[in-house]
Parts: sequence; structure tokens; C-alpha cells
Amino acid sequence: MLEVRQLTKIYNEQNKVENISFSLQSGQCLALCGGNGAGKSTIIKMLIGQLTPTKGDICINGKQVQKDDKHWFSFMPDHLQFPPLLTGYEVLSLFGRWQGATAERVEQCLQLVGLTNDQHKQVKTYSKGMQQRLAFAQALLADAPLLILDEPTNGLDPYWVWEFKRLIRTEKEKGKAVIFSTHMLSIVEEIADTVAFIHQGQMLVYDSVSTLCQDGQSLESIFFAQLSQHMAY
Ligand SMILES: Nc1ncnc2c1ncn2[C@@H]1O[C@H](COP(=O)(O)OP(=O)(O)OP(=O)(O)O)[C@@H](O)[C@H]1O
Repeated sequence: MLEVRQLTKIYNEQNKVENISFSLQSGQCLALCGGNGAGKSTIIKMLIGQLTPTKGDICINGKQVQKDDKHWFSFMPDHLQFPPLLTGYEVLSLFGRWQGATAERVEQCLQLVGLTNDQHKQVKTYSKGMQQRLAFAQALLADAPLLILDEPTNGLDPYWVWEFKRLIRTEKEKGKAVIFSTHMLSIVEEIADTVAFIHQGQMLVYDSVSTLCQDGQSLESIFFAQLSQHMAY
């Protein structure tokens, strides 16, 4: 459903993301991995139309995506600032109104992320993990074919990381495609079908997780091996 070709953003000579190509089918999950400053958020910002690519194509079902064409994805940013005085329920209802979600869907999403009991508390009283779960609920509201999540497990405790993985599997079973960025490679091994390893704006590895890990190697050891090869030049 999604085809990305030669996606490039040149901020300046030192800071750039170049020639990123990948494809994604419905029901599949792609993880974007890489160190700090590798280029993951830049790729995501180009996908969601927040940054104009220097060059490259983004196509959905064979058609080039236009800058303001947003109905094909739901997005969870890495930092989502909520109005602090509103309750969780009020925040999600607002997002629901913008996205055309029903009141029932709002309640369903609050329940999926475990915030039903806290829905009438002001967001300023939420912990970091609770705010992160509210941001995830916001991305689940709409019925878009692709979920794009920027570091969705930041601040989640082990139980909610486990729940996040379960929810993503459910979205995949419903036919949703998922792209997420993360530093947590164990999560990638468990829920992603393909992985792109970005280093200094270049895609060093792009392959299926099962192929990469077929000899029992972990993604961590595979990526470190790639990194040391790359740094040796
Ligand atoms: N607006 C900008 N102007 C210039 N350079 C930028 C800009 N935004 C990001 N960069 C640079 O582009 C590169 C990629 O940054 P990006 O935020 O995409 O990395 P990331 O992989 O998401 O990092 P992290 O894991 O730390 O969030 C970095 O070198 C960064 O300094």
C-alpha cells in the first residue's frame, strides 16, 4: 500500500537524510531504528507532510501523496503537548471531533490504553506514561489504513510496553499497516515484519526481521556489526 522511493531531506551539508526507500503492505509493520540524530524523525516528518522532501516520492496505492493529503495515516508524535487543564476525556473528545470519531470510539480508545478510571482527571495530573498512552489513544481514534508512531514506547512501564505490542498486533490483524521508530530493539523483534536501520541519514540495513534473525542473532548484534563496519571506513 505504501511505497517510498529515494526520500531525501538535505538540511545542510552535515545534516541530511538521503535516498530512503521502502515499501509496506497492509497488515505489516516497519520499524525505523538508529541512534540519536540518525534521521528517524526526519523520515517520519516527511511521511506526514510536516517537512517537504528535497527529493523522493511517497505513493499510496500507486498514487503520489500530496502535501495536505492526511486521511491515509494516523500519527502519534514523540512529544504531544495536551492542554493541561482539560481532562483526558475532554482531550480525546476534541481529537475525536477533529478526526470524525464517535463518542463510543473515544471511550473505546480510553479503555484500550487503560485510562478509563482516570479519564476525568486533568491532563496536568497525568504521569509521563499516562500522557504517552493518551497520545497513543489519539492515534487509534481514526480508522486510517496506516499508523505512524514516533517513539511510541517512551516512558511506558513494562506492562504497558507489553500492552502496546498486543495492541499493535491487533491493528495488524485488522489490516492496518504500522510504521514506528524506536530505540528498543527487543520490541522490533517481537512486532515488526521489516526493519530499517538508519545511520547518519543513510539506510544501512533494510530487511525482514525473520531473515535478519534467522541464525539466532539478535538485532542488537546485527546492528552493532553493521555500525562497526561502517565506522571502519
Ligand atoms: N530543522 C533542522 N535543521 C537542521 N538540522 C536538523 C533539523 N532537524 C533535524 N536536524 C538534523 O538532522 C539529523 C536527523 O535528525 P532526526 O531528528 O531526524 O534524528 P532521530 O533519528 O529522530 O534522532 P533521535 O533518536 O535523537 O530522536 C540530525 O543530525 C539533526 O541534528
